[in-house]
Amino acid sequence: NSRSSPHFPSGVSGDPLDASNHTFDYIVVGGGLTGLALAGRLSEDAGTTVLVIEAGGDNRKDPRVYDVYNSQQFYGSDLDWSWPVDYGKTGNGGKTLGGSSSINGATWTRGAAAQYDAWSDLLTPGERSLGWNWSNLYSYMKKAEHYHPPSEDNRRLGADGVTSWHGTRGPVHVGFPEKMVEGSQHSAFITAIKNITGIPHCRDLNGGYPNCVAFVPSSINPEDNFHRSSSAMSYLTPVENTRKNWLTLVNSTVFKLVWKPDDSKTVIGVEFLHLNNSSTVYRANVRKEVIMAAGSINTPAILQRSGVGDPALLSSLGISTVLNLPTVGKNLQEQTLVPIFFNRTYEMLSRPWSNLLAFPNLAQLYGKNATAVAAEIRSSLDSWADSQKENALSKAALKKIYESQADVIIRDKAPVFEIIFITADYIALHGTMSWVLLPFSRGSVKIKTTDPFAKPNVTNNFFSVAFDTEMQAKGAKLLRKLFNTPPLSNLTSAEYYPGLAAVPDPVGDGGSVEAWDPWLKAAFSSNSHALGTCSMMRKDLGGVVDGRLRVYGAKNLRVTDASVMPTQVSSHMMSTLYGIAEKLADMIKAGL
Ligand SMILES: Cc1cc2nc3c(=O)[nH]c(=O)nc-3n(C[C@H](O)[C@H](O)[C@H](O)COP(=O)(O)OP(=O)(O)OC[C@H]3O[C@@H](n4cnc5c(N)ncnc54)[C@H](O)[C@@H]3O)c2cc1C
Repeated sequence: NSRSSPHFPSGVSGDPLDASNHTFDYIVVGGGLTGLALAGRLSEDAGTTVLVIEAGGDNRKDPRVYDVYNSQQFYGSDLDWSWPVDYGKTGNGGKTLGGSSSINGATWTRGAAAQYDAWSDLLTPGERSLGWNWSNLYSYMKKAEHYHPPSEDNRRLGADGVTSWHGTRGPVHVGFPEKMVEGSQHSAFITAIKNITGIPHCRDLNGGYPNCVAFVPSSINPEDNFHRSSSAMSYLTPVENTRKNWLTLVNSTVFKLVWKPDDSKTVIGVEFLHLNNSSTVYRANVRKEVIMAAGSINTPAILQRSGVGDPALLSSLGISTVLNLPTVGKNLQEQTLVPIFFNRTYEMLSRPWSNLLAFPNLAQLYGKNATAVAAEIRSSLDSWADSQKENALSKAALKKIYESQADVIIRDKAPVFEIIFITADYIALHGTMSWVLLPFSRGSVKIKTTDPFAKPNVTNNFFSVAFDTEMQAKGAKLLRKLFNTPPLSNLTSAEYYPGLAAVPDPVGDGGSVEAWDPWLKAAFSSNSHALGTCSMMRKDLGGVVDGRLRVYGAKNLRVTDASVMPTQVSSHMMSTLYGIAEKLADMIKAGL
């Protein structure tokens, strides 16, 4: 019994023997955003032993990790999972302690209240009291958060915030950069977008109503040189030397779960390998539960290797089915990130950084055509569900999910498009990164072999519902208009990317959807917001986990990472995911 051992290993270790053949109360698979948040909370009880197994290394002292401004260096590096995906693109994810929270863009936002409430509608009536709604999840998002209001200088340069909309005593530091951008371009962006869409400028969009244009904070720590506040720095670093019941094993790839050799569907351990190439298989044993936190791409892959998934896929690879759950890896939802840039007419200081975002809803994006577009959405759900059913449980199940998504868009007026204003100091451009927030296209993750180091097939089916392409083109047209509208136009010269040669605009309406289509499909990147591959939904809708995040049919197996989110919310992911991990920790502690 590891608890009675005076030499129970704790802290961060790279030695597989520290976990091999030991028994832990909980094993968390993946030491990323949700994995470390969950383990941090579970290990608060000194009588509970927790093992986290992380494939990547401990890179907390690497400037590519702690300096958010340098996070671009992560792409394609040893810290990046770099999954090949459809359209010849790459899916990115952090392969390091803290997972993607250690390498991401650090933008801190939350979705619209109605979107979280809609998750409850996808559960059984009996599970609706579990609190998968805005008010309950918001309390957990706040529990994770240590907000630092903007400084005087931040305020001078446009930042604002409503402190009561944030948590102030949690582990994840959230604040504004030390130096923000000087000049009038940000206020020009706000004025121009307000004038052409009617979107309001709000003080803070983290209170459940993100349908506005606002400066947003980042997961950085003003008390630590404005360095990144990842899940590793926030949940692990402060306690790693004192919490003797928590071991985090790095450089160790989980291969598969070990099932009890009876029919009880009980997980008794986890098999893992050291580094990226070894063939020695180690095993750690679990007393209570295993919680999957390997992210939206690798969690379904590990489950499939463990016999949890679609029997047709599993048997084709010689894997016996332990749990027949055909939607493991399905319902994958990912967004399409599109850069549009213009030459700018002003100078910029080096290294300032401001995060100014706009989240228009359908009416603000489409203007007078919005009513017709809403009707088009409603009347198309049946055919879209038919076209995407291979990546869901069935057409009927997907149609129900789409109806909920359409309600959120049309009835609740949730933002449908995100625009980030970018001014770069290294090149004389300004412009935007933008994406469709709530795509209808659905994809899948499927293992190709039983090799633990082989990357799965990730097919997002980007743009496979033509409406997703149309909306991305509509957004691009709006951006052309925006940069040609005063006062932003006074700071802008010619369009740089794509440019009128690549996407012509003969009648001055921003260009046709047909003209944008091929360029968008060549220029976009995968937006690193993948989710849904082990969705928390009723089984008849294609859910993989229930409202307690338990894998259907398994005795002691849960999932806490982004794969449980059944639909996108109009936001970046982090705050929501910390909330999910915090909530699950409380459920487990309460014996739920
Ligand atoms: C480039 C990029 C930019 C982003 N920008 C933002 C942003 O600005 N704001 C925002 O809110 N969100 C952003 N996100 C999204 C956000 O970071 C992720 O959604 C979030 O981190 C997902 O949390 P997770 O726990 O599901 O997975 P992760 O945080 O990715 O953690 C999964 C962990 O599991 C490990 N793992 C995987 N397979 C195995 C295995 N077989 N064995 C052991 N360990 C394994 C991984 O190495 C990783 O550490 C970004 C993501 C990326 C990739």
